[in-house]
Amino acid sequence: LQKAPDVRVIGYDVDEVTMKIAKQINMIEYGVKTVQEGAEQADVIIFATPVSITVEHLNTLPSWDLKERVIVTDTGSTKQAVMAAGQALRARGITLVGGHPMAGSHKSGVTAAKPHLFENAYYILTALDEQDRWAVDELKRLLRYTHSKIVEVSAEEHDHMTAVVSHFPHIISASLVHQLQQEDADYPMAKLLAAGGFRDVTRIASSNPSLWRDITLQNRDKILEQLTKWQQEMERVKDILQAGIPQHVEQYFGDAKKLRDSLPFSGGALFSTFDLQVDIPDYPGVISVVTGLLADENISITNLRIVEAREDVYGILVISFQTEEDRLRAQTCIETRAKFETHIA
Ligand SMILES: NC(=O)c1ccc[n+]([C@@H]2O[C@H](COP(=O)([O-])OP(=O)(O)OC[C@H]3O[C@@H](n4cnc5c(N)ncnc54)[C@H](O)[C@@H]3O)[C@@H](O)[C@H]2O)c1
Ligand SMILES: O=C(O)C(=O)C[C@]1(C(=O)O)C=C[C@@H](O)C=C1
Repeated sequence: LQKAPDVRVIGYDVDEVTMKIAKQINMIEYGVKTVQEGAEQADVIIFATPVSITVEHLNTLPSWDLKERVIVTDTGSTKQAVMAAGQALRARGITLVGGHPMAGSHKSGVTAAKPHLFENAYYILTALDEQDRWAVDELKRLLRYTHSKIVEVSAEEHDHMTAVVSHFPHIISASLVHQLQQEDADYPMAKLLAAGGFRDVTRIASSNPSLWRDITLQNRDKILEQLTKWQQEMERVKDILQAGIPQHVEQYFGDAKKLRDSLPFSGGALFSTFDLQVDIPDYPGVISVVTGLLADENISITNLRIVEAREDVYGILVISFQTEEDRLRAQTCIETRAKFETHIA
């Protein structure tokens, strides 16, 4: 566990097996018998429960004997419902700052946790207003050890943006799987042909259904807005296809590729990689010079691409590594041995 030295983690989970494993892997120092028992001992309470359960717990908090300056936070994927509960808590003298680490996967449960899960990921905090600055500052101090990038936005902005980049994509992913299912009676072979493309675009359809039921219901309005925009986008692409003008079809893909290739993905250490940009001179075989040096020093790479062929003689080679350590070793290796300039974005 990545945590401040002065922190002790007490845990509660409704599932006994989860409690046992959490203790075994030292995720928690000790477990308690009820959420109330844990909350009453805590200086900071973190709810990492499904969002509907979090709201239920928040509504119960005022009836518990909490510490006077307790800070309450959560990790939930939606923020407006939680912050509405936070407004009610404020009236009862309890401070809530919403939290959401933008990292994770389709996997669930305590065994899916990783010490470096939040590294490089955005960790969003939503406070009611400036009155809770002290609590935001304290959470930032505690969360520093996750090595995430902490940002603050309003709950409304949060729910809009996560609808765009997280919640609505889950709907599309699930819908593609349903579409495959509808084809199954007439084309049972289709599912056998599903390869990398289908797998990549539907990985998140394997997420926990009840978790996503809660998220989509809490952020239903924002997701429905995105659904309407998606239908408009589908009409646009339908028109392009029906017109059948090759340049327009290519441009549709080209514009999307350009934007997608430029996105600064930051999904945390689970699926994210550590990129190193290398300014390489434009001569044949230059890439194999770089990969050869890295192989010579036993540094594994996970991906390699040219992001930009610039007007001048240089191009930018982006090499991805699994760990920060590999990236730093590679940087030293390339700069000292190949004398190419490198950058970390
Ligand atoms: N999975 C992700 O990628 C991801 C990423 C960021 C945020 N989140 C959010 O974090 C929260 C947790 O998600 P997760 O993926 O860790 O889910 P998870 O299923 O792995 O963990 C949730 C835990 O809550 C426990 N739980 C359920 N009801 C409970 C109750 N009444 N009292 C106590 N514990 C209870 C479950 O037993 C489970 O161990 C959710 O709000 C989710 O929206 C998930
Ligand atoms: O990568 C995945 O499987 C996820 O769904 C992770 C993901 C996301 O959409 O990016 C899902 C929900 C969270 O609130 C944050 C992260």
